Amino acid sequence: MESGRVEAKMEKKESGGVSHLALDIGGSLIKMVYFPSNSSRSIDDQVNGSSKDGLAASSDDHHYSLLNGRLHFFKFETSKVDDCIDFISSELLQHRGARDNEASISGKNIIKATGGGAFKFADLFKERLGITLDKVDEMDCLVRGANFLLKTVHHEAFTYMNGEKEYAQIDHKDLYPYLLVNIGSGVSMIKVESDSKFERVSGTSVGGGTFWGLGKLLTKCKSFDELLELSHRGNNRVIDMLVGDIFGGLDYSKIGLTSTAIASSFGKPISENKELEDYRAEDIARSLLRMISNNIGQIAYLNALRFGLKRIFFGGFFIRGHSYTMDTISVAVNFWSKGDAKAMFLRHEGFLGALGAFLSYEEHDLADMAHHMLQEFPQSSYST
Ligand SMILES: Nc1ncnc2c1ncn2[C@@H]1O[C@H](COP(=O)(O)OP(=O)(O)O)[C@@H](O)[C@H]1O
Ligand SMILES: CC(C)(COP(=O)(O)O)[C@@H](O)C(=O)NCCC(=O)O
Repeated sequence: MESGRVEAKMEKKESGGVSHLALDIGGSLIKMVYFPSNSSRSIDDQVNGSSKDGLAASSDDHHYSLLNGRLHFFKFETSKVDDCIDFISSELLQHRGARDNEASISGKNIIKATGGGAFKFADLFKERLGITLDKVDEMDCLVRGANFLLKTVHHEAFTYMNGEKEYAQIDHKDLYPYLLVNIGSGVSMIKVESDSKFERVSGTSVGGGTFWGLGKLLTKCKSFDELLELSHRGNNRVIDMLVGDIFGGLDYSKIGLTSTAIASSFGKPISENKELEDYRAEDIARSLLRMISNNIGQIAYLNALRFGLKRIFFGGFFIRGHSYTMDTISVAVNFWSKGDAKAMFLRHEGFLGALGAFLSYEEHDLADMAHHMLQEFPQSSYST
């Protein structure tokens, strides 16, 4: 019996295990947030610093973690869902019943899960781990995660312009309304009006999956990080058709376009007798990143304008704290709004949904616990 396999693993080790675990299984990545049950110290001990070395990064590039019993954040590629299941099985499902709150996972074998994969992989989790995925709506989770972070984590949101990061002071009483733009595989835009009132007002299929998918085909990169790294070194002007290319080096000042503005993304090759191989992968990656970031920034602004929203928060793993991505989005919002609207980014960008699912466990102390942990270690998802 499959669940027997889980029991065997649970009994394998004397320590370890997990009390609350939540998953966000998206089109590209599985995000996991959990609280390990192997810390015997109280939350106060942890927060008040009995272990200041607790913030630690794993050398494994697909996870970030806060060690010593604090909130752990991991990610896996969705195409490697078996790795995620193996990880839960071998690392987390241990030590049955030592503490009451372990019932959430090891007793009842139910975990909160959001994202399309909570539906797609429900049978697989049941079959391989004996675990039932308790599905929580993706938009609910994104909003819950974002509201929680913006209200409780000091320096969660920041602006980014010309390489300068500036932390935003968010007045809790003045948080709403705002536009939440989650750039995952695709993009969702959600107008958030209060803790419980929100509406998904728009979206676009040209998102992080488009960047990674097209980038993989055009540059033969083997990983997302490699593609981002390439884009660092590229020059988009080799690929994009600029206003100056069309106007013989001149600005089109009557409509506010400088000669260096992009007139047509990826437009340059149409007038050059070159093959794909004649272009540098770096330049292609740069143009692609710019095209997609700029487009999302523009659509986000138009939606903010539609509803009179001044603040736009961008989340999702597409961003990856990458300076060029954030700069491009900020410039787009600034340009189209004539400086009226602001793009802001979140330190826990990719974990909004997973955190929202984690917070949907109906235990009051869970939000407090997460609050303390993230207050003390807000850098958690940026430690690698
Ligand atoms: N290690 C990675 N592997 C694949 N995609 C990544 C990685 N890091 C960042 N990304 C980007 O993040 C996007 C997924 O973001 P995410 O918020 O996790 O969305 P989803 O819920 O759709 O998986 C990918 O489409 C890609 O653009
Ligand atoms: C369908 C989705 C909500 C799934 O979320 P994801 O896995 O991309 O994070 C998202 O991909 C999306 O909003 N796509 C854009 C679809 C559209 O509005 O055209």
